[in-house]
Amino acid sequence: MTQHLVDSRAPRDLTAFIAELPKAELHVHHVGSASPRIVSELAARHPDSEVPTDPAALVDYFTFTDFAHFVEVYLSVVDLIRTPEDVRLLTYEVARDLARQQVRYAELTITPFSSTRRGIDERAFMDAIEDARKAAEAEFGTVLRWCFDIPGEAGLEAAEETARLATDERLRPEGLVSFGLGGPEVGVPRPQFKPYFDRAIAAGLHSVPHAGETTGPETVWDALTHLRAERIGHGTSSAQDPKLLAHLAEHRIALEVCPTSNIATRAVRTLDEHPIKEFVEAGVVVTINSDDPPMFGTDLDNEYAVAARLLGLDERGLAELAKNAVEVSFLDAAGKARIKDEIDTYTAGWLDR
Ligand SMILES: Nc1ncnc2c1ncn2[C@@H]1O[C@H](CCC(=O)c2cccc(C(=O)O)c2)[C@@H](O)[C@H]1O
Ligand SMILES: [Zn+2]
Repeated sequence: MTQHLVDSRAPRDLTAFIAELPKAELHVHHVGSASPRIVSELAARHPDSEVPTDPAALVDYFTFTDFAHFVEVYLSVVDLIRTPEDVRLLTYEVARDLARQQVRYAELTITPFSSTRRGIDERAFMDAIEDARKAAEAEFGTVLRWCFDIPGEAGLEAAEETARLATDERLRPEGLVSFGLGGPEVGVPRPQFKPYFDRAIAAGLHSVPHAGETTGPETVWDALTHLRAERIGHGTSSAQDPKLLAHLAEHRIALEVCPTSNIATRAVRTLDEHPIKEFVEAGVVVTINSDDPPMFGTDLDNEYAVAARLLGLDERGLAELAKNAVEVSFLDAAGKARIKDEIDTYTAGWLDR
């Protein structure tokens, strides 16, 4: 896994620029953000778990043969989160890791079904994430928002539960802005989730399903048509369909691109074959994200370095990418303006040195 990080490193001066660049992260999973430090702490609380605690062993454990293997390992980490205090710790510590990378705003994808079906009380779950969100904003200055996603493979029972948790006025957390769909795509057609997305959208949530990560462009069309997607998680296979690319560009439907993830799950063979450049050339709004960073041996800074290399970007180009993410985020207009100004001021100062 660390190989991705070493091979993709941008020139040294760009790496330093990226490290301090204010950023927004739009596609990062809650459990998938558990760093070796957080995993060790959780595993110490629950010593019967099969997840290794030694960071070196974790690198091997987080080496995937394919997407199905990734989900299997992912669920073993989900099994480490058993109490509301585990949920709070994970959320708060993930925010600390984001803040270290100058992430000012993040939409964290949370799968509440995975926790409630494992017996965590739903009210206590919501309180735990909200408590961590408020503490993180006050202490680290990072604003968190939530995307609740349906784990597609878990079936319509999971869809129903996720829609209920996202739309019940008594439960719905203040930080919730969007509704998603994750997990495997093969054998999990998107149209069946339409009624659940309809309910979420009617309740004021934005639609951001994963699509075209592990199946073809028809899945992206399904996400647009049936789930009324406003952004697409990955959308990698869109590159195979010029009409789809034109549609995404025309309607400013952004792709949440996570390059290293696509290699780690074997969705794309090598970074050099990643279609990110085709997206940009077709005029599609591209955002750079990290997905499940410790599991993929990456972080958001490294994903920006990868993008700089694949797209041939300089500091200004990287600043534009960072502003894309802010622009298509679900933050309010004043919040967007503040972060974009900060990006501009930082970039101008850097180039004037
Ligand atoms: N790159 C990714 N692409 C897609 N998804 C990704 C990605 N990274 C992380 N995920 C997450 O994986 C979960 C998968 C969980 C799942 O399928 C499942 C199936 C059956 C039972 C249960 C359970 O909890 O009992 C869960 C999704 O909810 C999603 O949030
Ligand atoms: Zn994802």
